[in-house]
Amino acid sequence: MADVLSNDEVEAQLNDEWDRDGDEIVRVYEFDDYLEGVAFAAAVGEVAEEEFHHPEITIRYKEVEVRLTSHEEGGITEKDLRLADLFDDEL
Ligand SMILES: C[C@H](O)[C@H](O)[C@H]1CNC2=NC(N)=NC(=O)C2=N1
Repeated sequence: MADVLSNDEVEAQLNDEWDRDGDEIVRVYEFDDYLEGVAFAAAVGEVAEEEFHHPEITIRYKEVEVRLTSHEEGGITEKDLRLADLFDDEL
């Protein structure tokens, strides 16, 4: 079971594209059209299933919001930071 990271650890490791929101990290990805965002959300879902660590994904017109937290641990862990990097590789 991964440990919940301290505020300093999250701050130090979170890549610039992501923000912290309480016990979650969040990024809003923007796209040129709706279906591009839908396809991206599906790719994120595939990675999440492979890693068995699942984000909250909100698909909006020309944007997709992805939120990550480690529910079992009750906060942000290395798993969340790792998934964020993997999702960014899908771009
Ligand atoms: C039983 C528990 O739901 C599973 O072990 C996995 C599934 N996906 C998960 N995803 C996230 N974000 N946090 C979890 O704690 C988590 N747990």
